[in-house]
Amino acid sequence: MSRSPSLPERPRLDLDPEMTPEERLDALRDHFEEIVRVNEQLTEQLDSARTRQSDLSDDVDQLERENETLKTSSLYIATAEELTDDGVVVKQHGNNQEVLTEVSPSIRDTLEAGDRVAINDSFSVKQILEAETDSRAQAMQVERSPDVSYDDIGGLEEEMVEVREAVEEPLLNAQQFRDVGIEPPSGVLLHGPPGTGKTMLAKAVANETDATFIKMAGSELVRKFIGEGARLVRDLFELASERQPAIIFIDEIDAIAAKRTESKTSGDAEVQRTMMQLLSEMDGFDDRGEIRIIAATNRFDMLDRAILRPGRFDRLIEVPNPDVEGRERILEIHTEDMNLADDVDLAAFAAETEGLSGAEIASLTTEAGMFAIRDDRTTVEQGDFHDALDKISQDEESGSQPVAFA
Ligand SMILES: Nc1ncnc2c1ncn2[C@@H]1O[C@H](COP(=O)(O)OP(=O)(O)OP(=O)(O)O)[C@@H](O)[C@H]1O
Repeated sequence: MSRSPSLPERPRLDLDPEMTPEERLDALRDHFEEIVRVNEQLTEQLDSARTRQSDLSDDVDQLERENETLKTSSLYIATAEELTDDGVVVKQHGNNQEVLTEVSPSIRDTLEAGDRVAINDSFSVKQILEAETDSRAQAMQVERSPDVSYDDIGGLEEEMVEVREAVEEPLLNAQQFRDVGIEPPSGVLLHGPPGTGKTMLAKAVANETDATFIKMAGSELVRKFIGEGARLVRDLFELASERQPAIIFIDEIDAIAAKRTESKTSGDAEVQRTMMQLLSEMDGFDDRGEIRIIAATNRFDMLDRAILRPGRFDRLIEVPNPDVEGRERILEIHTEDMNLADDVDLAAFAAETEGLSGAEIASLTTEAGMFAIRDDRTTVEQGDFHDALDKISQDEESGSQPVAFA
């Protein structure tokens, strides 16, 4: 580090009592000039110290940001293979790369060979992970026969018929398919804008077939569990097999099944491995019994066509934003438990909500209720719905989030 220049000496005034008045005056003049010079020098130093201080505080800000990013950035999963005097040998999951790395004494004290650990970009061990089941539990949401029924879904009549035919029938009437001698579709892909009821459809089928609903989000798989994606996909199918009848719901499948890009970053390789595992699980799927797969995406255009081949996601069902009847039905469903004033005309209001998704309509009804509460009323009036619509449009314009879904 460069040392800052030392401060100039404070000028001293030495007046000899023997001096003549002229000599004293000269000495005082010299002293004054010296003080002015030192003052200029100090001002200059102060200016450059201020510039330096501002540069340094920029550096601090930058470092703080980097530190924040490092703290929040993804960690990679690895196994501690061997503890040596020189460090720890870790083997990264996914690519099986082995490296000798350092570990802080506090972690080293509790670390044992065989432990699963999280490592950062420079392979340094950041934490020891809990038992194997941890990431499995975190990555998957398991519900025994979820409590969503077809009646809770508004406006997707045709889509519902298709989903039921492709998923429900093979689960409930497997024998019929065998008798006719055809393979039921392996997987169904629901695609359409966000918040249109894709998850609801999958849950309702699981409910109707009394199946376990196992949900996994594609984005989480590759973002949160780097190095674990392929293993988690394997686990997912294994779990479904243990809990059959089961419906595997893979949300945001585009995160693991996007078109291949030219870039060869480790992240891409991880995504590739996860997708290959998914494809191989689906290909070996025939004799797995009562398991069906439903995937969903808002980005159909991004999907790698490999997953749409026969025997994989070969039933594509578009789930669009609701039309006016659909919107009316969704309004009815979400206001069922609300205390509506006599002036409320849901059909007329549905006509005013063109372009809104089911999720947006659901949040609109909650927002209308909030307006009634703010006004100290227990009944919700038509005006509240209009106010809610205005608010939601304004929120959208300003980019803020709508209220929580009902
Ligand atoms: N068709 C619908 N009928 C009734 N409610 C709906 C409908 N679509 C959406 N909703 C409401 O919006 C919420 C979110 O819907 P859901 O999670 O099924 O959408 P999604 O299509 O899976 O969304 P994303 O693509 O963002 O995951 C539901 O819990 C429900 O309250």
